Amino acid sequence: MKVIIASDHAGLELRRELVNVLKELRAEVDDVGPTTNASVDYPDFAKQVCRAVAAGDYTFGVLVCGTGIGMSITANKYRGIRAALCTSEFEARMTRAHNDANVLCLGQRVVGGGLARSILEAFLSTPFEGGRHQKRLDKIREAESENGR
Ligand SMILES: O=C(CO)[C@H](O)[C@H](O)[C@H](O)COP(=O)(O)O
Repeated sequence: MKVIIASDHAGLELRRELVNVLKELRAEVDDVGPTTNASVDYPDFAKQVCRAVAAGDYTFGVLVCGTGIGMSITANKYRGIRAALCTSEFEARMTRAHNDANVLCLGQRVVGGGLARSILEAFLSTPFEGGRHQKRLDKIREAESENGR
C-alpha cells in the first residue's frame, strides 16, 4: 500500500507521528512536508497530495492541518478525490466502506495522537463495500462534470 502524507504548520507534529505509524504498518510512505513549523498555506500541500492520488500514484492520501477542515475543503475540489475529515474510528470505517474515500483529513488541534492512530488504522484497513454505494459514487462523478471540474 502506498500512502502520501502532508500537513501545514498546524498539523506538523501529528503528521510526523502518523508517518511513524504508517512505517510500523509497513506502508510505503512519501512525506511531502513541510519540514519546519514556519507558517505555510494548507492548499499548497493539499494540492501535492491530491494530484498524486488522483493520478493513481498512491493508494491513499493523508492531510493534517489544525482542524482538518481547510485540508478537506481543498482536497474535495480535486476531480477524483473523495476526502473525509474524521474525528472517530466509526467515521473512518464508514467513509471507506460507503464513500470509498481516498484521502483522510485530520485535525491536530482536534484529535490526539492515540485517536488519530486508531482513525488511520481503521481507514487503511476497511474495504469499500461497492454495491448500492457504487451508484452513489457514480453520481458524485456526474456532479464533478456538471460543475465543469
Ligand atoms: O484550515 C484550517 C482551519 O480550517 C487549518 O486548521 C489551518 O491549520 C489553520 O487555519 C492555521 O491557522 P494558523 O493560525 O495560521 O496557525
